[in-house]
Amino acid sequence: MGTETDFLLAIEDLTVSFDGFKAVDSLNLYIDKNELRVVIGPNGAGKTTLLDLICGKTKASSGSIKFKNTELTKLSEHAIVRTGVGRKFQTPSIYETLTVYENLEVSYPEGRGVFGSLFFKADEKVKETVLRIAEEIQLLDELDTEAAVLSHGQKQWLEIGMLLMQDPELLMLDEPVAGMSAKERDETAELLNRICKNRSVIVIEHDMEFVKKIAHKVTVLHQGKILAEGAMDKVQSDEKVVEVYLGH
Ligand SMILES: Nc1ncnc2c1ncn2[C@@H]1O[C@H](COP(=O)(O)OP(=O)(O)OP(=O)(O)O)[C@@H](O)[C@H]1O
Repeated sequence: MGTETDFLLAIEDLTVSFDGFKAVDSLNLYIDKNELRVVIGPNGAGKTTLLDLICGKTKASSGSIKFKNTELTKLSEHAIVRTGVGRKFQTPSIYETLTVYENLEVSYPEGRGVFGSLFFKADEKVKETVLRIAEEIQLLDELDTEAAVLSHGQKQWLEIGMLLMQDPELLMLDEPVAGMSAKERDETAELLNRICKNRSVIVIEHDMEFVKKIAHKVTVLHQGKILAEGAMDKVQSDEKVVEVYLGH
């Protein structure tokens, strides 16, 4: 039994040990609805492990992760996806030989059966969704393009689009602008600012110029614990943060 929370995501006392080493250590983290949170911190701080814990890829040693008041630590990865959590990994997992349209289409969640015999309606709904998402990720002009020939940035956007097809209420992105050009970074910032209008987003990122453009709040992790948290300018001028991370 726990108390009900208004936070979309409420993480309390979360710990994971690998052979006695605590990669995440008694962590408390609260994410609002429609919040875009950026998690920063030095290498090995536990950032990726935190996302692994939320999406169920890694099991917690102790503590609680409540998403819409549902306890996630007891659920399988698939069950967690079905509650509305989407995760993008650093390496894209798009289908290179399929077109942009097809990549989005195959990402439409299962359960088209709910339309019963109205297959035509179901197909229309899928098409409508594909077009809406393609526009959001700025690939409307590339619908028939084979994914293999897209630019690096476009591939990353396509993968974000594939996640958006499932309409997750929480989207988690691990270093989304790594390897992108300056222009692609700007466009990705705009994309994320649009996306978080109707969902929450957690981004792990090292590029501080990019972080400034997107973060509502920043959480600084260090040795599995929160070193600082708050608005970007406050965190940036925090002496502890400068010492362990930004000063390097
Ligand atoms: N499955 C695992 N088994 C053992 N140790 C692990 C495992 N996963 C992560 N770790 C360790 O936990 C620590 C935190 O790793 P994590 O990848 O979460 O850091 P990070 O903040 O994402 O770093 P980076 O910025 O380099 O990606 C590291 O010391 C790592 O070696």
